[in-house]
Amino acid sequence: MARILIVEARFYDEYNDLLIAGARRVCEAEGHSVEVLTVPGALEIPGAIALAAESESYDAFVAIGVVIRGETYHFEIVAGESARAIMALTMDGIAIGNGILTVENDAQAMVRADPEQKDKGGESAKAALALLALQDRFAA
Ligand SMILES: Nc1c(NC[C@H](O)[C@H](O)[C@H](O)CO)[nH]c(=O)[nH]c1=O
Ligand SMILES: CC(=O)[C@@H](O)COP(=O)(O)O
Repeated sequence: MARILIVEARFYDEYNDLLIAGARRVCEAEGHSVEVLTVPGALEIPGAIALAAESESYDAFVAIGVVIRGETYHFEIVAGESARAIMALTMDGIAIGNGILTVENDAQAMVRADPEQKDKGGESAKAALALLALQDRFAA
């Protein structure tokens, strides 16, 4: 059994609930434990994962959030920098699946958050578990 930490940026409750449900479904179907940690926004997710990873209390992480484009350049910063920082953590050997939606509008968010549609929460959990399996394979 692996210990999975979902780190969510709770900007949009409805979408996050769906994304987390999808991620939980995947992890619990394989018998893994799941905890959820909430941070203010997507830009805080990488730092929270880094801190949690240092505690050595978790085996893999799923980043969950929704970034919807507004009027300013801030979308590019939040979307791009959260993804870049998460990628940097994975390159340091931390198993992370990135389930942060970066979309243009609510309709796009719903389709991707819904576990019965594109299920990006479940897909990001699968990615985290895949990296964890690689850790086990290469550590052996
Ligand atoms: N606009 C969205 C944000 N913005 C907040 C930032 O992520 C960050 O919390 C703030 O800049 C303070 O450091 N976050 C989201 O997750 N989604 C958004 O749509
Ligand atoms: C993704 C964002 O930062 C967005 O929610 C903020 O909207 P705005 O660019 O109109 O301030």
